[in-house]
Amino acid sequence: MHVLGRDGEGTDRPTATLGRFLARDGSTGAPVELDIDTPHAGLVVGKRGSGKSYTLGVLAEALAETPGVTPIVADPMGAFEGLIDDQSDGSIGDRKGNGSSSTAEGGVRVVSDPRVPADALPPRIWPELFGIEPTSAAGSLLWRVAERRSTLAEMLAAVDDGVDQTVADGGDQPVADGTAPTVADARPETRRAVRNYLRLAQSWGVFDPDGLSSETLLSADATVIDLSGIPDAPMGVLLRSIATGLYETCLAGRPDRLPWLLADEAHVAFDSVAAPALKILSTRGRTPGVSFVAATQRPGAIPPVVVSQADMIVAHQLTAEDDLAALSAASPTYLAGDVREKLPRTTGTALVIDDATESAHTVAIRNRRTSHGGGSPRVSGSDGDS
Ligand SMILES: Nc1ncnc2c1ncn2[C@@H]1O[C@H](COP(=O)(O)OP(=O)(O)OP(=O)(O)O)[C@@H](O)[C@H]1O
Repeated sequence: MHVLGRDGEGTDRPTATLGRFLARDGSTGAPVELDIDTPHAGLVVGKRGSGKSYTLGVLAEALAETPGVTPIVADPMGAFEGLIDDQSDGSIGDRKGNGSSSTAEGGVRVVSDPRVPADALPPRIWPELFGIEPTSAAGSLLWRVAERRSTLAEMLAAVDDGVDQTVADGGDQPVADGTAPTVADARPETRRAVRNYLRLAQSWGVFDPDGLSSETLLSADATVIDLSGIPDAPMGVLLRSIATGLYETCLAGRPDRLPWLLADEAHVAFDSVAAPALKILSTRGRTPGVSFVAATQRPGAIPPVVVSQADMIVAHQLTAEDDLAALSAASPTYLAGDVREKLPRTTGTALVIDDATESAHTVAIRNRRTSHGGGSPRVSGSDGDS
């Protein structure tokens, strides 16, 4: 058995079947297995329609079926709901809310309305969330309010009431010259600005004191977090909170299931407040047991350290020069020649670059067992095409 991602044999350790080796003449060979016994940092790249989400789904299916691990799929395109179709007995999905109320052990869960507690976001991140300087009057006030209040409702009330003596106790944020020491002392326009920012945050509908916890996520066989329709800023909030929560939970003690965070369209997340948390998972997540797999059509738009730290790269077809350059720059020396010439040209095939065995193979990705929700809509074949 060929297992990528581990350097020794051992048939009794869990693997995920990725597909079959693909020869130059197009014939398929032996099955290709990926190690899922130990934590990994992976990267799935490819241009639009090359099969990234499908490949991520293949991995998620295998993880969902394996005791001791649990995939948590961040799904910005709503392409992974099909995972719930045929997994387990298919009856355990929690499609209703933030998942926090579900205490069901096991099962595949789709969280269609993800929310997280406001205090999962560190106070210093609040100004960044709205693109304002933490040392500006509004940024400083926002930081202070977030530092002293744990829910969005409490933060809004503090600004609305304008009375918040506790903020005068100080915090660790930089304070601009002339910044008011309390909410009550803040200029009306500063309070108005902060109130508007907080109301915008409220309108996103992603904050809830009883929002998703890592315990809830770790109790399922698999979780799909449906992020479709959620703007980039709140999507970043959700991913940051989830990534940090999983990392900290694993640091505090090994959970029964080790989490695999699978993030589709990851270049969007890396352009949000989630970026530092995802970088930590890429670089340090394996030690406490958190695996992270980022899928992106734009490897050139994600931090180079995330590409270079990946111990497993599944590369589908790529054509944009900066994306090819990013992949080439991170390509290991054992990949003789230029990665560009080795990339497959058909959907559903990939070059798998594996650090553990220091090898690269062309692989025909296996068919999904559950339905795949990706792919572009077509006019032909629709009801209107008659
Ligand atoms: N291994 C495969 N076997 C069969 N069909 C596949 C395979 N990989 C991809 N496809 C099909 O190709 C189409 C595109 O795949 P997918 O949605 O995974 O692309 P993508 O790279 O994620 O695209 P995007 O960047 O637009 O999200 C889909 O219709 C999918 O069903």
